[in-house]
Amino acid sequence: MPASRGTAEPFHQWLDAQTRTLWEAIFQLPFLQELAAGTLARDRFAYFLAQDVLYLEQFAKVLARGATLADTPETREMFLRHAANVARVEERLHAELASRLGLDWDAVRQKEPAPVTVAYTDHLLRVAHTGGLSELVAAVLPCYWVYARVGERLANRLPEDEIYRRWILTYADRDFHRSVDEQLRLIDRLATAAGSNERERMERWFARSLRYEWMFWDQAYRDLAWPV
Ligand SMILES: Cc1ncc(CO)c(N)n1
Repeated sequence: MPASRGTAEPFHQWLDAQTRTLWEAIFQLPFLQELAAGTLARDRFAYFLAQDVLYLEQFAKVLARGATLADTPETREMFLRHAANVARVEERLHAELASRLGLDWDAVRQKEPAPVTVAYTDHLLRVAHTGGLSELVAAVLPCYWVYARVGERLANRLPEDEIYRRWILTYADRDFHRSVDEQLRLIDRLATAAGSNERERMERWFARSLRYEWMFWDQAYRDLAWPV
């Protein structure tokens, strides 16, 4: 995939166009199809929820690193706010859903991270600690964008199931979508100033995170465990 693009097109639109097949694969995931229909087995959702708690701990640290690398006061404030929202919105959602599922919260938090959880969070942490701000933003963008698009789609026809409904509505929420728009504007601004090598790395980390988003739901659906 060449990292060239039309002059007028915002970078995020170009990224989107380069990764259509990955997006389509995500929307077709059995995990999401069954979640939307309300038929997803509880143990598959519980697996996802427990792994997502571990994921969010690392994700918040990556956003805090974004604040450290920020090039303007507005960008620093945005990352600090987003990192705080992970605790305020998502970790609270997970605690509530875990309790509704009858899961022991302390046991959930002490679970060992599964293979894809490790791979995905290690990827994010590596980019956050070896790359510049533009690379960090490219790596975290799928975390925002995938959940926003999934939330939007699934909110069109909500399942009866209260737990799945609550999860979907969190990601269909206006506040969450405003955060996504902030990241989209930021990546467009940073890409404008980036050279072609930097833009190539941005595209690579973006596509890699998208693949990991697919794999994260897939590992829950397949109940993936460490083989040895
Ligand atoms: C794996 C994953 N990606 C993105 C989000 C949204 O922040 C989430 N909760 N979990």
